[in-house]
Amino acid sequence: MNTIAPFGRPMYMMLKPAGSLCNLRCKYCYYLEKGKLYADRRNHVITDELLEKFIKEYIEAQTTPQVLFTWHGGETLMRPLAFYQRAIKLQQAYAGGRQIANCIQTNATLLNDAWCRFFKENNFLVGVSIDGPQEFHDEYRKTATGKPSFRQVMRGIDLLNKHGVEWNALAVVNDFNADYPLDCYRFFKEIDCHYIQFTPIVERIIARNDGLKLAPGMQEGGTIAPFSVTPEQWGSFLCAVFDEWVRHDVGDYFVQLFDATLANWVGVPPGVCTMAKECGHAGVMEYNGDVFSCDHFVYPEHRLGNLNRQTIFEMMNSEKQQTFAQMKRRLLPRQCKECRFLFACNGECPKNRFTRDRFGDPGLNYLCTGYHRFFAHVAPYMDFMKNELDNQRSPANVMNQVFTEGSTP
Ligand SMILES: C[S@@+](CC[C@H](N)C(=O)[O-])C[C@H]1O[C@@H](n2cnc3c(N)ncnc32)[C@H](O)[C@@H]1O
Ligand code: SF4
Ligand code: SF4
Ligand code: SF4
Repeated sequence: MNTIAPFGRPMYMMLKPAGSLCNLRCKYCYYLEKGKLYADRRNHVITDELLEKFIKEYIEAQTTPQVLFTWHGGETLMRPLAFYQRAIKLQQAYAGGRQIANCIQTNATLLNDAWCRFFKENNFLVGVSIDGPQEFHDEYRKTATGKPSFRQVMRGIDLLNKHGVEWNALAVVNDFNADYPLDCYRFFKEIDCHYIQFTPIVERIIARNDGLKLAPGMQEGGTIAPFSVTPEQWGSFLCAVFDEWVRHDVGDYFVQLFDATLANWVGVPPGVCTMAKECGHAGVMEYNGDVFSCDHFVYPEHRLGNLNRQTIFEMMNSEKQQTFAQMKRRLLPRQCKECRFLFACNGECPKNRFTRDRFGDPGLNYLCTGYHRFFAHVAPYMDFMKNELDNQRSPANVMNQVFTEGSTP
């Protein structure tokens, strides 16, 4: 099964068909403020002409028979169903024998029967943002008028289930829910969600002259935003969820970071950019054709060009994008280079790398101590699962084992 943000090679381009427009105002959202980049324009939605150009070129730019479209936002359902129906027709018209797949990320509050029917008929994978049980979700995921959104999200999930639409959950881990790892994880099991992606919230407030308030990664400075998870919280959260998962849920529930960690342990691509050695093969296109290096680097200084003037191939293979892609590995600080878990962590996402390491080198991940604790904690289990896989046995056998930290099976 795909996840919403696999971004293993080859080349991907997320599309923002309604820019940063959204019916919610989640307090921690990194994307809402991107509308300020286009403050002088009125309509922040992609035109029919540009959509057609994108679909045609995106398909042609692929080097594999499969083509994955990722619809993202802002809120993707701020565009009408007719927009996506047209997109499907265009995909079919330009497919040229390739297999087309679609995934869409949504806050799920605007779902109805018609949307779900459409997703089912066209085989969409739907990523639903939900931050755990009601009290955690509603802490930050509110409407423009400050109303909670949990009930609407659950209504949306019920509709997806009713129509048999494939969906998975994206949950951010912030300063609040981070202290309740088991409540969060068990909630997803209770609602029968078998694919879960936990993403840490790490944002900094900084002064910029383009209207944006959140700082880009790899650049020092700014103040940690209060909704961010601390490195200690992140480490504890991951260890607690892992302990439950490794005893009861291996092979049944899939937590993206655990799968990626095992992949790196075994030596196969982790399937998620944050844990890969290099990244930069997943760009993002804004509603007006502007293309950026990554969804978390939508800043003027990381703009690669515009689809009206350059091709997708040119932008994604440009020197600027190659430099971005290599940055993750090239700018690793000494502490990472000497770390025994470098093979598993790879410094994680450059977005979160803005602190100094113990040698004074820049580019250390803010969450380093949390990740280090997590990798040390899971190492014996990962060793065991690797051994099972090496011997053509199921890694799920790990559920019968008991290890203490640092022990080797
Ligand atoms: C920006 S939203 C866009 C799609 C849609 N509106 C939604 O909420 O699913 C994509 C994902 O990013 C997550 N997200 C928002 N702000 C974040 C941040 N500061 N750091 C990490 N993830 C964040 C959201 O919770 C959501 O799962
Ligand atoms: S629903 Fe998505 S785009 Fe909208 S504010 Fe929340 S995280 Fe941001
Ligand atoms: S910067 Fe982070 S999110 Fe963007 S592609 Fe690289 S690892 Fe992935
Ligand atoms: S755990 Fe810390 S030191 Fe080790 S690779 Fe990750 S960020 Fe670098």
